[in-house]
Amino acid sequence: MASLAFSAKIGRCISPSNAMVSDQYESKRKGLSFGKGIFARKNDPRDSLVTKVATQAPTVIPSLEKELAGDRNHVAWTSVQQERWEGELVVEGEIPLWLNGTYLRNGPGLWHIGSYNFRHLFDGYATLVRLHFENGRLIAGHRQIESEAYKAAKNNNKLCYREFSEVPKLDNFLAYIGELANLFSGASLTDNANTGVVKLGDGRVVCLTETQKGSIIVDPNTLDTLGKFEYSDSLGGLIHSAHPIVTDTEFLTLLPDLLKPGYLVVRMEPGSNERKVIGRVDCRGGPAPGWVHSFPVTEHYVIVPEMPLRYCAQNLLKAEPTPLYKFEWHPDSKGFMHVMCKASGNIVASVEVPLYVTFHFINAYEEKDEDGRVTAIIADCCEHNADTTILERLRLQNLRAFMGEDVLPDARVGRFIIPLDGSPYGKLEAALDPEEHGKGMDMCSFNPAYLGKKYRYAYACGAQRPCNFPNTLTKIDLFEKKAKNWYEEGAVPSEPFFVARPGATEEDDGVLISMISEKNGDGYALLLDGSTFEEIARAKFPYGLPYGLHGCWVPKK
Ligand SMILES: CC(=O)/C=C/C=C(C)/C=C/C1=C(C)CCCC1(C)C
Ligand SMILES: CC(/C=C/C=O)=C\C=C\C=O
Ligand SMILES: [Fe+2]
Repeated sequence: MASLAFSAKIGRCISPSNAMVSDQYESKRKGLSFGKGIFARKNDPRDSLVTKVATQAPTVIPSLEKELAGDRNHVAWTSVQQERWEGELVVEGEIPLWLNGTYLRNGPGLWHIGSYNFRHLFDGYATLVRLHFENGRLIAGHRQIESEAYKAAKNNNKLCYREFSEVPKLDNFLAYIGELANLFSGASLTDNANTGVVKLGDGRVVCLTETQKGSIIVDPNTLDTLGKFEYSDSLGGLIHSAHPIVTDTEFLTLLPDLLKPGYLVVRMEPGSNERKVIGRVDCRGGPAPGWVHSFPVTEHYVIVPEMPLRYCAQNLLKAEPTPLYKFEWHPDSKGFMHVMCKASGNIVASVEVPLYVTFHFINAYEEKDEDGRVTAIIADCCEHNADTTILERLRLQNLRAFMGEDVLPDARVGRFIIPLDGSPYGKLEAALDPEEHGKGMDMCSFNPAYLGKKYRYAYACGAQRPCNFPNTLTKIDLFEKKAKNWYEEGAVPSEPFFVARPGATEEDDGVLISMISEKNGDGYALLLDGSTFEEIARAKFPYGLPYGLHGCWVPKK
């Protein structure tokens, strides 16, 4: 990490390499909304304002539009301006009356401590946004998750835990030795649950990140942080997949083993905090397991990806971020896909596949012959053409510096075909021509009733170029190999989340929910029809929304 200089006057830490960006940001923030950045300084009389909840008309928070109009810092990459807000939104169009429940979206919405700006999109403190739909009305709100990492940063006005790319500054060599011990015990790792949010089969709602300690239970109605989700087993390890597969009957996840490279495949039942091991996959290549941000399942199998972008123990120890952060690209180690039987834990296939880079698997299913025998596994993902550049593109300075150049690396729907006949190789190909979705592809969803089953439609963010980040919503028809795209100039849409209409029989009968950060600094919630992919409603927030990652649906009881 860049060496930090502490300003004696206001007790903030600033990084010389970020100083210019910080200054720009501070001046942007002045006069906006409540006129301060969160953590700006202690004993500021305006501090009391940040925890006020507005339940009246949504105009209570001034919008950022004037200040940011024409500015190159898009509100999507600007920290949320207050800890919490709640209010009813005015709806344009019509919310279907069957849509009753709450959509929650989590993401890293606060990227600074005082005047110190974080580097990477994934570093930000978690902001949970809520859209509560009831009888055609929409109550919205957001709240910061009270992780230990966030509270410590607020109390000490400095970074206290290791985030995705940020590492706390240490005062001396002794502190460095202590820090090494803290790293091995996990004490210095963040619990900033900023990646996603899931509803367990027992109704508990848990925010997650890649560290196991960053599993935090929240109240879906008040967005209160209720406490840590403590895993009661003794499986240990410090990290897990950020995207468990969660259904009403189970919670499946992968625990990478950095010491003896491999993965534990584990399962947890609703009502329990105890994960039980289904089986173990040993890595076939490289010095460490591949990064498993997500993984897919079919009806009977868990698919364990072994990506050539691997965790790197040395990089974990470094104070300065390396080009690939806590990871390393090992093309020589090759890429693999392993298939484990969910019932027995046996590995039924382990194949070498072409090199690949993905954060997000979409879905997977079992391909059968005429006699109903499973011949292959099909697993789809948002694939970045085996190019790790996307991680660098997600640095905040790159996201904020968009000047109209077309710098978003190409991506596609990568389709793995994994034979189950003992062949040593699997295939990876584009499921459709990537031009259909502007060669941008990430942040995906599908109808959850089709989890693990042959499915036709995937929804994701695509690209209308030139752009530096996915800027469209796209509906992919995997049978016809066509896409329908939604685009609005300057908009940064978050992951389109599919909610099925109760009683639906068609796979695409439902709506997509997304939240849009606009070029003029505003933001709105958007509903698209799942079938036509046309807008059916939008509702403007009284303030611009920062970008967010993944969401979940909590149906009305
Ligand atoms: C927001 C997102 O998609 C990913 C967040 C990833 C995080 C916070 C990763 C954190 C990690 C550490 C703090 C140390 C151990 C490695 C690793 C899991 C990458
Ligand atoms: C936002 C993102 C990639 C966008 C690129 O096209 C990845 C997010 C990963 C974590 O959830
Ligand atoms: Fe993710």
